[in-house]
Amino acid sequence: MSGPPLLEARAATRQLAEGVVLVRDVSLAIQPGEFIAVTGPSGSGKSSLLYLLGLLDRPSRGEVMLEGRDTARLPAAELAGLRLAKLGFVFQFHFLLPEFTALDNVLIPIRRLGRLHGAAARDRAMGLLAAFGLADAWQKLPEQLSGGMRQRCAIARALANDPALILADEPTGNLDSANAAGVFDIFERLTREEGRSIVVVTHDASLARRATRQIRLMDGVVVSDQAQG
Ligand SMILES: Nc1ncnc2c1ncn2[C@@H]1O[C@H](COP(=O)(O)OP(=O)(O)OP(=O)(O)O)[C@@H](O)[C@H]1O
Repeated sequence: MSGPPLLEARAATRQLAEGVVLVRDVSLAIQPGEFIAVTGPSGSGKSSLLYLLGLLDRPSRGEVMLEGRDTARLPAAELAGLRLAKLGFVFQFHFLLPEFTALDNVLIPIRRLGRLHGAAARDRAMGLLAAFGLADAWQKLPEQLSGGMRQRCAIARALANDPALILADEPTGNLDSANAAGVFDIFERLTREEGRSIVVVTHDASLARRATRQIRLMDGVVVSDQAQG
């Protein structure tokens, strides 16, 4: 018998106090290895949905389940621990810590989780940097990296704790087309070869077509959710 989905939203609605609905009645399940693009016009609720799925925000109604557990029932500290261990985030702006080297930026979440220490933690971080073409840049500060390198460093950081699911909000929004395609090459590899799941918000229709499933939002509602070849 197969287990529960990795992540599941059940009739999740996110409403602001003033009655503004950001996301309405969204139900979807994410399985391991899925590469999901979330598309839709500006203001349609893509980021809001990603925050719900990333457990950065809570639904006003409905549930978000991680590996079959209702996340609303988890104490805040446990939720933060699960996010750190199971989820990785990539945003449009890299949000690397400017005063830390590329290596330290990847090491910080590893140390925070506390499963790996000393040389093992460092080896993991260096391995991730090397996998994304940053082996020689480990001592550099974010400002000394190119835009593409910074985003690859942010992806390395997102993978620091070996997450099952990566959530990316317009990760190519600041990149030229070659670097943008490079980020999607990485996402393809992470899903196909490593079995991770990725949910990526993108405005770019040609990049969205590279995902294995596309979810389209309009006014906070899922208007289509389709597998694509
Ligand atoms: N805290 C808030 N207060 C008021 N309105 C908000 C708030 N957060 C989001 N919104 C509104 O909710 C709607 C959905 O926003 P969201 O950022 O999720 O959309 P999006 O599809 O990601 O947009 P974009 O493509 O422009 O980034 C928008 O109309 C936005 O202006």
